[in-house]
Amino acid sequence: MGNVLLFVNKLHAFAGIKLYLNLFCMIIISLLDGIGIFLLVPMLSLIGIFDVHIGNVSFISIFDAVLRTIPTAYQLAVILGIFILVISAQALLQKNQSVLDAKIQQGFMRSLRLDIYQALLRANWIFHLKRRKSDFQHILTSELGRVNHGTTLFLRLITSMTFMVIQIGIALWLSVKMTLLVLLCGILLAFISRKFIKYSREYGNQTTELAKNYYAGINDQLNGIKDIKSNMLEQSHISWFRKLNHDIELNVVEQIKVQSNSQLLYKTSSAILIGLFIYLSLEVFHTQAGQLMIIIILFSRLWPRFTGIQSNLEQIASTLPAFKNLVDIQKECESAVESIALDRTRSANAFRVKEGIECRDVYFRYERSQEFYALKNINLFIPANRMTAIIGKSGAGKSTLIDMLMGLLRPERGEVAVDGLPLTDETVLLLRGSIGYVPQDPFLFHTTIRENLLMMNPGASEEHLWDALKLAAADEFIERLPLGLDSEIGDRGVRLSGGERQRLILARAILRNPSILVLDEPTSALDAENERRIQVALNRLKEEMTIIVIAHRLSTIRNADQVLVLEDGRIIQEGGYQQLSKEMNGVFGQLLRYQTEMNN
Ligand SMILES: Nc1ncnc2c1ncn2[C@@H]1O[C@H](COP(=O)(O)OP(=O)(O)OP(=O)(O)O)[C@@H](O)[C@H]1O
Repeated sequence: MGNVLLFVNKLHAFAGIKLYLNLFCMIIISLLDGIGIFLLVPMLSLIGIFDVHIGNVSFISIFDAVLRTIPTAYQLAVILGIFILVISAQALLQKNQSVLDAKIQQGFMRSLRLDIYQALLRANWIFHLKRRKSDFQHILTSELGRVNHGTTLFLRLITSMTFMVIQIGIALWLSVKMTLLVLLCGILLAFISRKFIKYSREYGNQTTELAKNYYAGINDQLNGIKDIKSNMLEQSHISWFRKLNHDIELNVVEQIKVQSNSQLLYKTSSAILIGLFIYLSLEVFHTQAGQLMIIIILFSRLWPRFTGIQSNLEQIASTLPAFKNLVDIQKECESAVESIALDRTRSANAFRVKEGIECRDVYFRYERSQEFYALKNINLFIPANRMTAIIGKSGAGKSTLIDMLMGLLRPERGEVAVDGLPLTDETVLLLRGSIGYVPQDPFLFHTTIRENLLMMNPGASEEHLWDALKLAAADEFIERLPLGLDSEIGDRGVRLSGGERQRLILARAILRNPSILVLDEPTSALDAENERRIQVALNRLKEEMTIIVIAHRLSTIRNADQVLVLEDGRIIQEGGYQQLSKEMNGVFGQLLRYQTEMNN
């Protein structure tokens, strides 16, 4: 029930007055509908086409009096004219109401989609580390689709209910006893049908879980397709896929069974009820034939509304879990929101680091509930316009430290400062606006090389692009491509080699002219010749940028001004490259010896 109220509140907050306008249109449409159809019979009877006794139904008596002032020859034309007028007005209003309905619904979906997407982008890095990406894809596509369907059903439900209330009003006017009898039966049936709504909600929950697993599985498997093929894992993955699809099929069939069972109940009971109703009207209440005819027409239109409302409620119940999922993820994002003003542009925030970045007694844990610290007692200073290298064994904490220096992670204890300013919501923004980041697993968009570059700096000239490519040692391979900068690079840059992708990403970062250039393993996929070119490039860049680089290959950082050696989350050695290489017993010296032996 809480979720229904939340949904109604959100819809109301979005649509406001439009929702009432929509409701008002519906009331007028249903009144016109009632008048158009239900007056046809008594009107025709008035002019003697049907010999039905209307009795003392007051509004028809008034109509009768007005009609008698018109010459008999024109009565039929006037009656049919009014009928056509009423139905046309209703159709016109219906047309506008449908458009208004669509505007409310689509606008509501747009606002939900935007809210969730913004919340996702505003959530901090820790939140993203803990969640499956496929869950977000699932929510932004399939779950939003279900909520969209739920909104259509909800608006349809309001229409049906409005129609029903008005038609009940007209029916009460015609016969209180008969109407109350039918209403009582309707309420009884709705009470019996509660279990159908409960089952629908349960199957809706199952749909959410199944769809979540479907998205996660598909995502993982398509990302790992090379592993699957090279390790011949196709059969086990196909079995998983088959089983999940079987469950999805069962879930849908079960939902349809619930809905068709409830429809069966409603249809059979309506036949029984109408039979009983006619019998009671004629034999017990001795209702006049004219009134009985009006009531039969009225209820033949009213009863399907009951059935429709029941079916709507069941379908809404099955889509509610999707809405709950959406609300839950939004709440989670909001509780992990970064309070920095993301709506500001990067250029508005860019600044140049003058002195450097400092960490004072920094401690960090990914899970506060566990004792393990990924960073412990980190004290360091990264001087501006110098190259600082971070090295250490796998799992030593290098990436965590880089994320801390970029302001993506915040220390649990201690503090990070830029040019002496401790990182706050405002200074994090300054810091991020001045960073160019080259990740270990570079991401490129499925478009041309030129567009991939221009995404980072839309105003860059051709000369500017080639300068950046030369600096990153990416110019030669691009020159060799038949379409040069206009070559398409495929999904995530699949048409380029790992090394080519890495150099292109480096060029892209350089193109932004960042104050701080952060590189996570920039040469891991390069041969000796290209590694040397990157070394030269970094050497040149460090005069105007602060370079922070993680490298497993120590040859890459030969020109580093400062090397930080990490082990188990602590800095265990620091100093210049040459100085550390002379400390033969230190971890750096050992690593250096090991790598030199490997290369010989
Ligand atoms: N998202 C996470 N949640 C929990 N623990 C994590 C997470 N990311 C890293 N860790 C843990 O923190 C420690 C440091 O990891 P980190 O990725 O910083 O190491 P690294 O030196 O960069 O390793 P590599 O060279 O293999 O990339 C490791 O023990 C790792 O298991």
